[in-house]
Amino acid sequence: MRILLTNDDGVDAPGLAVLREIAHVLSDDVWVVAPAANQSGTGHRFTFGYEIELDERERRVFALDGTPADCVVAGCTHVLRDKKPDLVLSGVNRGQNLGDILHCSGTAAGAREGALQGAIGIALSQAMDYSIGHDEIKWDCAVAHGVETVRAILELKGAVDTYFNVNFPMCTPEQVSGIRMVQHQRFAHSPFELYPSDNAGKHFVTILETPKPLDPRADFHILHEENAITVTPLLLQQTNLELLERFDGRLPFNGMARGQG
Ligand SMILES: Nc1nc2c(ncn2[C@@H]2O[C@H](COP(=O)(O)O)[C@@H](O)[C@H]2O)c(=O)[nH]1
Repeated sequence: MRILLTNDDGVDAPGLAVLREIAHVLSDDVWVVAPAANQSGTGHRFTFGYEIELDERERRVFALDGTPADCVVAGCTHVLRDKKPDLVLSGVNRGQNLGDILHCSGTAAGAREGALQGAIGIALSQAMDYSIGHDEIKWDCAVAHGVETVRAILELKGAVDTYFNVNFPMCTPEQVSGIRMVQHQRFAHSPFELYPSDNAGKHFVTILETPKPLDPRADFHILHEENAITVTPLLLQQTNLELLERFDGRLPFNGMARGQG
């Protein structure tokens, strides 16, 4: 099985080293194309209109001065053009990626682009307490359970048009209660907000802390309250097919151009 690895914390990030350990248990055909610098929060952005440089750091390890989505495109259509990857793993992210926050996640975008390129795409994030900062993160659960979790997803049959978002809990590996397939937490309002900096007229975009109550069936609750590894199957097809079917794809139309009749 050919595996392409990427992330959004950057090619030198500790989480990518964890991911390489996981991938090398699964296969000996492992390649890395990862951003040269931190791209956290870039979502599925591509670097259109600017030259990007691909730098071969070591055998089968490349750094790209672009986004995670750029990296997966570079991996699938350039570095591995002779034989595209069967599996794209993105992460292991420094911090959880849950709920509607997923829309800004570069880690999720790496997996999503992998699925769009025809591979199985899996994003993996290691939960941490964001209030105490990135230096306190422990990778134990991702290290201990990463291989088993990816293998469990690879065993799923019929997961078409789908990519996966995996989060490892902050507990010890021994405390992990299981691998749970869950829905992502929808918020009543966007978790993103602008807040003023100390400099007049300047602001920051920030992520609001998680509104309560949490849906007991969703990723936030099951990861943090039940110490489970969460796996969320996400569709590439973003159309509300139920609504489309309900209205038979037709909207009222009287045929009169504006100003006529
Ligand atoms: N303060 C919080 N920050 C969060 C939370 N969930 C995610 N994040 C941040 O967003 C990025 C987006 O993901 P990435 O895959 O692009 O890195 C993530 O790394 C965190 O920095 C949260 O619940 N609270």
